Amino acid sequence: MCRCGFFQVVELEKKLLDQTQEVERLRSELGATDLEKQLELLVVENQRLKQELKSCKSSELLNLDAAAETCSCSHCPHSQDAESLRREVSRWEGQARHRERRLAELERELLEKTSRVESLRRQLDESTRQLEDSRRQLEESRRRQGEAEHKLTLRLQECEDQLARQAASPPRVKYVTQTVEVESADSQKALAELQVKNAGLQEQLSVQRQLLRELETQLHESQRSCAQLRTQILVYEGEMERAQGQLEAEMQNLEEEKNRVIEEAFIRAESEMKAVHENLAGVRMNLLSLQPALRTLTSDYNCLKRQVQDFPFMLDKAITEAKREICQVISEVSSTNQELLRKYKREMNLRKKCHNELVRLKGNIRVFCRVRPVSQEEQDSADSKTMLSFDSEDDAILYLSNKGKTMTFELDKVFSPQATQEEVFQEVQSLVTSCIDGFNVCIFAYGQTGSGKTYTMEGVLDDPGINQRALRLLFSEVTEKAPDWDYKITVSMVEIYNETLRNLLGENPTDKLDIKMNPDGSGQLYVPGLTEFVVQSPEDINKVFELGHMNRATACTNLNEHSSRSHALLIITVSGFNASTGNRTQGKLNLVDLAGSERIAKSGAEGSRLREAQCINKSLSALGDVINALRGKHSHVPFRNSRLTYLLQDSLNGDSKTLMMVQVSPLPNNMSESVCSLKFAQRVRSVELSLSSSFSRRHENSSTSSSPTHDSVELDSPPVTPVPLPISRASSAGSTLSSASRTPSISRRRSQSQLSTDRQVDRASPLVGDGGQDD
Ligand SMILES: Nc1ncnc2c1ncn2[C@@H]1O[C@H](COP(=O)(O)OP(=O)(O)OP(=O)(O)O)[C@@H](O)[C@H]1O
Repeated sequence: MCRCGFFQVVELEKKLLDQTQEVERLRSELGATDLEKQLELLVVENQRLKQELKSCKSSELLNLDAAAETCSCSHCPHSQDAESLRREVSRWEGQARHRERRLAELERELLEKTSRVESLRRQLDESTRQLEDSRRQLEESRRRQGEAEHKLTLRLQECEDQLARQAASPPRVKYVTQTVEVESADSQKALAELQVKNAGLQEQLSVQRQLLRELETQLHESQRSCAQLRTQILVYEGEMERAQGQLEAEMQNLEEEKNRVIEEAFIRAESEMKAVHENLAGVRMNLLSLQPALRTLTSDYNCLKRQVQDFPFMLDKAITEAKREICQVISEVSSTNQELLRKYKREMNLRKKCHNELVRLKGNIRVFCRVRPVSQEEQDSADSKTMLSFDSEDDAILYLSNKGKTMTFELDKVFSPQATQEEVFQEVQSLVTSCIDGFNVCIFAYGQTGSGKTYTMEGVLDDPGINQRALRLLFSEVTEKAPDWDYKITVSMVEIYNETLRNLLGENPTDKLDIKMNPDGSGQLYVPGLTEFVVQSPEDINKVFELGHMNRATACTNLNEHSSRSHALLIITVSGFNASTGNRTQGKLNLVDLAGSERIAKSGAEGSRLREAQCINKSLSALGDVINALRGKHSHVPFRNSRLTYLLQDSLNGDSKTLMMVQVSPLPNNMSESVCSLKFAQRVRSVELSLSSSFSRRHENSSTSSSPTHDSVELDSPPVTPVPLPISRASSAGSTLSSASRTPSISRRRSQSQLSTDRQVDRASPLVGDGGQDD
């Protein structure tokens, strides 16, 4: 049994030795496999290539850089090649850095695996040490067992010898006993001694036997511990085998992994090296091909260097030359500019003159007539038969049948009831735009109450009249001129009621306003306290109109009635400044919705209504007188006879343009008022405003004013001239148009001045105060 355990221990030792040798072999293999050698070779080769690349780069690129620096001119033919080479080299550098990183990774992996192998080796050492300890313990126990066995064997031998000796002695004792019996007391004493000795031996024998039993127990114990140790050894062996199996498997895996990684790295490195070699070959080729380019560059550089040396002198010369040329060109351009500016100014003046002439040819005072349509309610009533008819060939003729007679009225334009607001405005817009050029313009809506004055001037919400359309047109025109001209458009709204001026855009519309001469000596009139709104967009226009309406409504109890008995004025001032020419213009557009022109006798008014009617008639009569005086080129024009004419003084005077829109009702009931209105219109039409004063007088650089040189006069005490009412003094019938004068309007307007003279001679339609017959 003990021998068997010993053999096992020996066998284990042998296995351990084999394992150690195997581990050593693996370790040595791990240090120098073929793949590792290849890898090392690759690393060395890579290092060498890197060195070579670096040296190439440092030498050739330094040359190139130097060449590029010296020939850094943008037009150098080889700078692009050098640049592309530099880019390629930097790309290779990047690749080399990438490969270095990859190698470092592989080295790291290798280190990790080596450390794992190291730890396995340490585990193996530990197992070996444990096995050694077990072996030593086993040897110790075996030695002790041997000693104990030896001792026991010796003791057993001794005991057996003694027993043998004892066995051999009994006959002698028997003999002694017999001797004692037979022989002497000495013998008996010796016998007793021998018996004692025998008893001692017996005792010793039992002690030896006891010892033997103990030794046998110890032997059993030793055998048992030996069996335990053997079991333990078996367990250790199993563990060893398992550990060895694991170690082998691990080693195998590691080996495979290492080989695979190294192989992969090798393949990659090989392909990369191949690519690097190819690139390097390409670089070498490029470098070779660049050599002549470099030589050319060097010669170019030398050439350029010489040029650069000469450059300051040449530059100075060129700069002087260029300066001289630029000065020449500048002076040429500036003279051309001056010439162009002069031409531009001349053209502008010409254009204005042409426009003015056009307007003048159309007539400085134009009279249009608009016949309003019969409303639905009026159509239902019995008295709806219209007495007015139109000439299909001439849009300036209106026929009126009254009491069996047909009267013919010739005006500048007659709008039938079907005429739209847009059509009406089309005819008016040339006057509106002339205000941008610095002319003063007046557009009056004249006619009896309910004839459509407000409709024509203000219009309705979805179909606005002249007021809103004019402002919108002015906006679009000044916007078109915006790059050259800077325009400002201001708006005021005034009401004249019972010869009292009210500010419709002011905070307190019931306050009375005054008209005064401007203290700046310009001779212009102005209204202190009159609110002027600067309008910058079409949206502002709506706000202004809303405010005006609101204020007009708050100042009276019945707006409809009130509006019939008051004049409403929308005053638009357009001021322009041309920064390039320094020219300034200022034109005024007065859009007047006059009070109803019906006669007092017919209205049968009394008290306040009578005063209202008198005031209206007074102002309308004053308007007629002013136009009459202007036509007759009278030295005195009675502007101050009414607030209306006084306020509009500078817009009626001189080269101002006036449009009278006579509104007529088509109903037979209103026929007599219609006749009066049309007669008044015809008389006004025969007036031509003086052209003696030029429009340029209103330009800022003019020294005189277009307004008459009246001193500041308060209208509270106007010069009372007995002015007959225009209507009451109107002729009883309109002139009957001769066949010659009933030509279409276009041909007639072409010979406007001739016709004007004809009219004055042929027609009995003089203006108010000009000898006309009373109604
Ligand atoms: N051309 C037209 N087309 C359609 N309706 C019109 C036209 N002219 C006038 N009207 C209508 O006739 C009526 C009277 O017109 P409006 O109020 O303009 O007259 P008016 O002369 O201004 O009167 P007042 O002197 O009382 O202010 C209104 O209802 C208006 O809408």
